[in-house]
This record gives sequence, structure tokens and C-alpha cells, in this order.
Amino acid sequence: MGSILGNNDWSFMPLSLREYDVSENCGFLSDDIPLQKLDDEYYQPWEYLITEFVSYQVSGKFREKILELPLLSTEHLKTLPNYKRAYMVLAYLVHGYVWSIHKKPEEKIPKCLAVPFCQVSEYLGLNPVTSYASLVLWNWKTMDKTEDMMSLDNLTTIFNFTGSPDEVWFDLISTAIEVKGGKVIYCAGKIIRSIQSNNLDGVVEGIDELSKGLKESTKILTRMYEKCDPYIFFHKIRPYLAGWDGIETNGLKRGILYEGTDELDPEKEYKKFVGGNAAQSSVFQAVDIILGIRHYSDDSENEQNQRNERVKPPGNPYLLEMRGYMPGQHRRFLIDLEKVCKLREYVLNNTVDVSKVNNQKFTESIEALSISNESKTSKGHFPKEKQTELLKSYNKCISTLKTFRDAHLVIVKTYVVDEAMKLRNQSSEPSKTPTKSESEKQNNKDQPENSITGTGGSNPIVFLKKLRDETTESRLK
Ligand code: HEM
Repeated sequence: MGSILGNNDWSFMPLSLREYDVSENCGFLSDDIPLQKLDDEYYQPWEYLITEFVSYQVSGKFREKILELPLLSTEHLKTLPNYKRAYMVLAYLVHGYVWSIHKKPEEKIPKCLAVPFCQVSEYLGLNPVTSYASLVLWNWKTMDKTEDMMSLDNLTTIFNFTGSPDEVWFDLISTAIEVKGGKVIYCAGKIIRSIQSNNLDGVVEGIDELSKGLKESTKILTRMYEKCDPYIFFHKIRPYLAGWDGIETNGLKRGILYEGTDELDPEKEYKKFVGGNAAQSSVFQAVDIILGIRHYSDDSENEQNQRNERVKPPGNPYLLEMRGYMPGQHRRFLIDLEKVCKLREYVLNNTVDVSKVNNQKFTESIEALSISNESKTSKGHFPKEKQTELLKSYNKCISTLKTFRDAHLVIVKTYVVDEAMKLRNQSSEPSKTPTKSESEKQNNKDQPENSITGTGGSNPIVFLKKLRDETTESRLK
């Protein structure tokens, strides 16, 4: 894919953007269009089953077909795009096997899937479970050769679990938001370079561009309602996305056994992983890092202590855990970006005449104030109107991110909480036809609203409101 924004200098990072598999055009989607098929014919048995995924799910023969697969070696996957494709194919096959429709969940993944899946996942630095990478990052193709190839209306998915347009749309909304991740990367570079050369105008331009990108992302997010029905999401799509941690109610109390991958104590062979969800997107963790927004532990006692210490973003254990579900190169990018991006400190340092930086909530403000008092006398500082411009631009960007998080909260309420509540209310009514959701109904019956869990097993509303509020609190007065 040709460069849209140009190849800027990223020498302030230890690796090149290419080595992080990140680009200024498409962010964490990278510039490589995902493979439509594994290069080597040797993998035909996997490719065949994945194209017939929905048919075998509906016919009830999916597990039977999986058990007929030969155990294939991963040594014919010569390139990164082949590894990505293999991970995707295997992730869909594994989740189709575990969560086969109209069947009880299966807690043992057979050797023919488990062995190559664990090997491929390890190569990519991922856990052997469906993740945002298989659902979104590597699961897209473009349709027509138009000017705006990567626009939402010109994208489609490669795989989906249910064959429903709702699922395609559900995935594509994230893909289109990831495309905007290109702008996030571009702005990060521009902001860091401008800070290094003390170019305040450049910093402001970078922040304003970032705000624009976030605004566009929110617009895309709210298009979820257009073609993804909450009922279909909750009852048909979401069950396939589930992992095997924090969802004991679905019967996988011990997690999953990956047959043939561990010859040790049988009890220890069971592994727990959360399912695929957009909390595994690197884009929003990158935005938090760029803006220096800190998130904290869910434990309130701990939270108080943490606020008094200097906690690096994201700080929240769940968000940190989600990094383990990102491709290794992306995780490395975030870790390295944290070390070089000093925007918040720059804003604190350069707005001393126009902001109350002694905001007690952030120890770092006080530290920055003392640094800035020194720098005032030693280096001089920008005129008040420039300081105001910087402060406004920074706060506006944080507000734009808050607006994204607000819109996302409404989505989670509509697609998860409301649907779960409807299911709970129905469970008290007598049902005529026994369906797979009967067991779900039973489990949901006694749950209060605040006990509903997200894909990752956390309480989504409480968790997401906390992140949203921490975003709001990061504005500098
Ligand atoms: C029907 C659509 C969606 C639902 C039901 C949904 C649900 C959730 C839930 C329940 C969480 C909490 C973590 C967990 O329990 O897994 C979460 C987190 C998150 N989601 Fe979504 N989500 C949806 C769409 C999206 C999209 C399209 C994006 C953007 C690409 C997104 C970005 C995020 C992010 C970044 C987090 C981490 C929290 C944060 O940084 O604010 N979500 N989502």
C-alpha cells in the first residue's frame, strides 16, 4: 500500500515502524494486505475447513471434521503474513470447535489444532485463543479499487463465525477505526519530534490532528447500530468470541486442555485465556500513552496509594493484561512509546502562566511545576497566548477521547447489558423450545445488573466508567 502521510523519521524509537509491524497509513493493521490463502498447498486441509466453516457448523458435523484433520507441521509457513493467516485460520477453527453451535462447550482441543495453534501463537507473541488480531487486524480485505480504499464501505472481512452481515459489520467497525490508527501513529511521531525540537506549534498541530482522528473514530463507532443488531450480537456472535477465563458459568471451569502440548501434570495442562475483544486494540492504549492519561487499579485502597506514586499508563491491571493478547511487535511498540512520549510533561512545563498545574490529583504536576519554575528562569518560556493554545489543544484532545469512551459505554449498555437483562427477565417465563441459551438463561436468572460480565470477564460498565472518568480527570485546569 502506498504511503499517504509520508515516511517520517522514527529514529527516536529503538526499532523502525516496519519492525513493530505498524505504519503511519493504517496503524496496527500494518501496510500489508492480509493473505487470502496460505501460500503452501500443504495447508489445504485447514483452508478447506475454514471455507466450509458455517456449513459444517449448521450441519452439526464441525467437530467430526476437525477430528479428521491431519497434524500439520508449521515449518512451511515461511513469512510473517503466512503466520498471521495461519493464526487466524486456527483461531476460527479452535473457537468453532470449542463453542460449536447447539452443543455443549468442549474443554479439550485436539492435537491436530492445539499443537500448530500454540506454535503459531508463540511465534507471533500471542496467546493461543481468538484475539482482536484474528477478528480485526488480520481479517480484512478491500473490495473495489476506489480512491478511498480503506473506507468502511469498501472493506469486508475474510472470515466470520456466523455468516451473518451483522458479524461482518461488527468486525468492520473496528477495522475502520483501526485505519484511523494510522493517524494516531503519525501524530505520535509529529508530537515527539516537535517536543524534541521545542516546536510548540508543531506539538499543537500534532495534538489537533489527533483530536480530528479521534472524532472520526467516534463517528465510525456510532455506525455500529446501522447494521449490527444487538440481539444477534449478544446471542449469535458473542458466544463464539468467548475465551476460557472468567466465564465459569459456561461450563469451562478449569479452562481448556491443549492436547499434545504439555506432558506434565494433567491438572496443570488446563489453560485459561480471555476471549477476543477490542480492549486488545493497541490504538487506544497508544492514545492514552501519547496524552499521558493514567489508569489505576480497580481496588480502591490500592488506587489511593497508586495515585500517590508515579504509575505509568495504562496502570490498570486489566488493560495491562490485554497487552498479552496483542501481537508481540505491537506490545513492544507500546512499551517503547511510553519511554519516549513526554507530551503531558511538556504541557505542564509550558503552561505554567495559564494553568493551575498544582492540581493535587497528580503528583507529577507538582514535580513538573518545580521543573518548569527552574526552566522559566534558565530557558525562558512561551508567550501566554501560545501557552493557552497548547493547554486548550491538549484538553480538547482529552475531551475528544472522553467522548469516544462515552459513545462506547452506550454501545456496551445496548449490546451487552440490555440484552443480558432481557435474557434474565425471560428466564422467569416458561419456555417452549429448549435451545442452547437455556443454560445461559438459568445462569443469568439470579444475576443483578452489575454482575454482568464483558467478553473479557470483567464487569464492563463499572470498569469502562472508571476509565472514562480517569480520562476526564486528566484534563489540566
Ligand atoms: C458491539 C460492540 C462492542 C461491544 C459490545 C464492546 C464491549 C466492550 C466491553 C464489554 C469492554 C470491557 C472489557 C471487556 O470486558 O472485554 C470493552 C472495552 C473496550 N472496547 Fe469495546 N465493545 C464494542 C465495540 C468496540 C469498538 C468498535 C471499539 C474500537 C475499535 C472498542 C474499543 C474498546 C476499548 C479500547 C476497550 C478498552 C477500554 C478503553 O480503553 O476504554 N469497542 N468493549
